[in-house]
Amino acid sequence: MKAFSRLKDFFKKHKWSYILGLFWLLTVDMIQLLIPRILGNLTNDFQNNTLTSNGVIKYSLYIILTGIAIGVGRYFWRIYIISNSRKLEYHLRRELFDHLLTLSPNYFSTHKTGDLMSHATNDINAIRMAMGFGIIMMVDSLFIIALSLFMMVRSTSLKLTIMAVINLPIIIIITRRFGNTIYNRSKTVQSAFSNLTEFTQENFAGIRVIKSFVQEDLVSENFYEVNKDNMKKNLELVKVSGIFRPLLEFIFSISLLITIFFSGKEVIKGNISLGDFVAFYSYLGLLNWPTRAVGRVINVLQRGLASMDRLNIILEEKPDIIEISNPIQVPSIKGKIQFKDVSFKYPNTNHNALENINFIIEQGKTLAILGRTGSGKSTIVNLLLRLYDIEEGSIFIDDIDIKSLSLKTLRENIGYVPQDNFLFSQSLKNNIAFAFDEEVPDEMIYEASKMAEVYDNIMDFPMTFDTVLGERGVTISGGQKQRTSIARALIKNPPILIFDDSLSAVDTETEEKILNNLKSLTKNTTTILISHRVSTIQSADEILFMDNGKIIERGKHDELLELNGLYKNLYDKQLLEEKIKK
Ligand SMILES: Nc1ncnc2c1ncn2[C@@H]1O[C@H](COP(=O)(O)OP(=O)(O)OP(=O)(O)O)[C@@H](O)[C@H]1O
Repeated sequence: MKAFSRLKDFFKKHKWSYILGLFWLLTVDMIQLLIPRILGNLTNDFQNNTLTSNGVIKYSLYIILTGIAIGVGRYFWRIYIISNSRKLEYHLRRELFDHLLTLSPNYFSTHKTGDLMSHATNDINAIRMAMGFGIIMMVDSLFIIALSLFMMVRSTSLKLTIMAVINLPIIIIITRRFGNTIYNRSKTVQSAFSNLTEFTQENFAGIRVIKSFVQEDLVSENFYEVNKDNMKKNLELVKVSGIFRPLLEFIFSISLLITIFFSGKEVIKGNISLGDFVAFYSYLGLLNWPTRAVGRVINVLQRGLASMDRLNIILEEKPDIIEISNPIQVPSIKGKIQFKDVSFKYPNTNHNALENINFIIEQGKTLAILGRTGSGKSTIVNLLLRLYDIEEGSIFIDDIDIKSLSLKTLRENIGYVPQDNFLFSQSLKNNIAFAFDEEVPDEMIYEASKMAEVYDNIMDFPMTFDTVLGERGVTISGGQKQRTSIARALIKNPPILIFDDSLSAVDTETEEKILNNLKSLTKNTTTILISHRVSTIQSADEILFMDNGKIIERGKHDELLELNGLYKNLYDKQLLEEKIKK
């Protein structure tokens, strides 16, 4: 139960709702326990011929009143306890989401999104069930069992009571066993169904590839397998759940049989009244649900506990990137960048992604980085943004070590156009203004998209800047996506701009226009341009040519051509390609 200590503050805050909920729950239980007694007394009055018409009205009123009281009470305990469990679910999801936002990208590269989603849904649901229905079932069943047994003994005798309930523990054991099997099989049904939906979704999303490779038959065959597996898992579940209820009913009916047989004999002998027999029989009926609930409650609490343990592991995960306690406050960043003797290895790898990197970019200058794929270009940017921390060397902005700046100051002052150009399933307007918490004037959005040469494309869409992207929204081309994410970086007007291979999906003419726009915008902006194309970067103030994590050539375009090395080689190749294309 230590696992739940994280929820201490939540329980403290909501203790009154829990107390009131439990109060109503126990009130309903006590009222329920009155019904068998009312029926018993009614039977006795019948048997003794003492029932008058007023008596009939009196008993009818009792039944109606208890019915109303039970209804009202149930409403209140649901409102208090079930609402609390929903609030708990909300609280935990929020805590988990906010916590995940603090973790570094490395955490997400080593943990599957599907697993995190399952913690956010299945585990939190299991905790909600344990802290809602789990608590209710536990209190309710124990209370009803204790009071019903007490009333049964009072109505007849201890001996008859023991005989009537002797087989009920079997129900608890069976509910536990079957409950677990049913739960496990339901999980496999869920996972088979999610395989089925995933398979269907992926194949219809990739329908063009399937058709162009003429693979319809293979896909149909694979679908047959996945569909069959789903049916098999459902049948396995039906086999157990089909036996479960009838078996419980059968065991319970043995108790009823014992009661009728032995208590009936006592009635015939005149040792107990007919009314007491009816009350006894009705109390036994009341035990039907709580005995099943005891088995279920143990399962629900166990699952809740296991889920809380799993959630605690994530919530206790510490972010890799930690801010120092008193970061240096800077009024504004100018944009000088320096890498000094930087070497870096990604976590869980054993080779250096960067080795002894040194460069300085003065404010307003442009540094270009070129090199083969996997040579370490994006790693330089990852380190500048502090998505990973270095252990060897230092990185400075305006001569301040970036580890001494707050993460907010550092990242807010960098306009970053990532390689994957990820856009959210929202309107283009919201995507471009993503960096701002408050509403941004439309003019700013238009200006940034003009700079990124995407304005005309967006104006051609029927909903222009209100066009929603994503699965059910419009899909835009790779080049339009790239330019939208350039607009998203430019609108911030940051002192440092980074383009990580961000012009690869646009033609050379548009590329030239964007670069010219940037020149006019970015007089004081320090720019890092990563590219595979020499045409993109040839006017940079310094070009780094990288290979295998090292800078192997550096200088201006002309200087590098004179070196007659790898840069010149690449330049000649690309020039030839251009000529052939033309
Ligand atoms: N998150 C990561 N974990 C482990 N290794 C990584 C990670 N990201 C990159 N690497 C490795 O680090 C090296 C440098 O990668 P990087 O992404 O910086 O190359 P790049 O020059 O930007 O390549 P590209 O031109 O294809 O974008 C590569 O060997 C790559 O496999």
